[in-house]
Amino acid sequence: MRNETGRRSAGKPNREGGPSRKPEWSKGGRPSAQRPAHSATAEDVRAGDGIVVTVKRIGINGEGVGYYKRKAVFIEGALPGEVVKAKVAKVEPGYLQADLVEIEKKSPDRQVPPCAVYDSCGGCQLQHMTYEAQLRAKEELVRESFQRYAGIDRLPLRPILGMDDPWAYRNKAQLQAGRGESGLVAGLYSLGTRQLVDISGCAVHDPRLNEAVEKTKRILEELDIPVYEEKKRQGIVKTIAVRVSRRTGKLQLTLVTAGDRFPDSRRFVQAARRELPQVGSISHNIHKGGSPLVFGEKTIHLWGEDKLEETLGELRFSLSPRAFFQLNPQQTVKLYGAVQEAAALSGSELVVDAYCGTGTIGLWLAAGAREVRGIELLPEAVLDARDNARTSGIDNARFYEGRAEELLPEWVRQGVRPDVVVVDPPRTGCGRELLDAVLAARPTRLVYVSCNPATLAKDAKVLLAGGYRLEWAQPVDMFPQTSHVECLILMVRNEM
Ligand SMILES: C[S@@+](CC[C@H](N)C(=O)[O-])C[C@H]1O[C@@H](n2cnc3c(N)ncnc32)[C@H](O)[C@@H]1O
Repeated sequence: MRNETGRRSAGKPNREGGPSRKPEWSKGGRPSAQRPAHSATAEDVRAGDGIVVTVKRIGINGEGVGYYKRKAVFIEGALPGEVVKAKVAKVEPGYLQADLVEIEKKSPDRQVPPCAVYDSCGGCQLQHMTYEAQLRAKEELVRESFQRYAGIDRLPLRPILGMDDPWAYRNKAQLQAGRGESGLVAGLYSLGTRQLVDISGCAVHDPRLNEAVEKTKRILEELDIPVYEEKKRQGIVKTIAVRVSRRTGKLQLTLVTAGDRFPDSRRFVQAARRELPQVGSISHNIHKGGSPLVFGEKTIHLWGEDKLEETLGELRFSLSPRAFFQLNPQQTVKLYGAVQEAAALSGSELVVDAYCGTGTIGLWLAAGAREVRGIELLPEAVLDARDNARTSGIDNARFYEGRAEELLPEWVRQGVRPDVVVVDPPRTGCGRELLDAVLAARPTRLVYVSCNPATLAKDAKVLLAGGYRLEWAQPVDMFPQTSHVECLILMVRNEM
């Protein structure tokens, strides 16, 4: 979600005031006037130094990346092609982190960020860049990751699939609740701080979510239901989560609380039903402790349907509050279309869909396959996947609860030999055990869907060494305005 560099407003001096001493602006090839020329290496740079940097590319967190005396410099808010003055904020052995002070040469790709809280929110990282430039930068990110982590200089990269209208695409809002000066706040923490930024009217949310969050805030205020305050360890509501179905327009509202106690839940449900006519289900999830995950393990259904009905293409899906579902349905259809092309099914194949969530990819492929087997860790998502197969009338797909890195090796030991394996793991990538199991299973095709090009490239390197070749890579822009890139690759087993 947030990068760790701490974003500064594009082109503005940093908001924490100027450096304690006036910076000497030093270009990469020129030593600072304060130090003798012979010591002018990147190792001599100190926090507070002023440097002039030509920005080369966008980094994985959306920062501009340039070089100062051959050391990488990460400058939030700077764009490729720009020459900027920056103040060194952090000196690390392998890189520098600097705050943008002034743009000497501006990129034609720079635009005024449309969102009022872009500067402080941190949910988006690329609103200061035109959409065309964002797409180019994302392609470059994929190319660069494969170069760096897989040693591939000429990646067979297809043009990224972008959106015609790259706004209002998110079908889910997940906002932290807290107290601000003017009352209840629901938003994200400002970068590198515990300062909660209210993001009412978020430009990448479906507007129905913004309305639902505002009304939920009002209800909580009116009923005097306190937000949870971490420092004092008191209060109730931690997070407001709302998902909207594009098919039915219904809302799935979940309040995440810090403990089991939610004494006003009945009054909350009454008010939510009155204020939010589109609400179809209301749940209460309990998240104790400090895990960074949004949801805790226990969900109590308070009112309405226990699942949200959604459609992707011809398929129908039922989603439990905690279950993963792609955030951008319009782009998901393009992504799954590319998966289908990569799988190239003829009707006789056994397909394994590892990390299958609610079974979406497996079910998308089922009509073209002999059999589909999905593996998913989250129990509710497995139940959803089974329901989804039933409601879509699919009888050749089975879904199994477990860790992909344990279940697939077990199946392989039992002699199961999938023809096609699809993996869609979390950002951390596939575990080594899973990759080894794929290599042992020897599927003809491996389709790898990933939201992290770095782990994708690292895992691809293992598969390349194990007898697979990379046929093509297809990036899909699932998260416009952010630095996130979704990408799938097709790997085909070499004939032996
Ligand atoms: C990026 S989502 C992909 C879901 C699905 N393919 C889709 O397109 O909606 C990753 C899924 O992997 C599940 N997961 C995480 N770790 C896992 C593991 N070790 N084994 C199996 N599933 C896992 C998560 O619960 C989540 O549903």
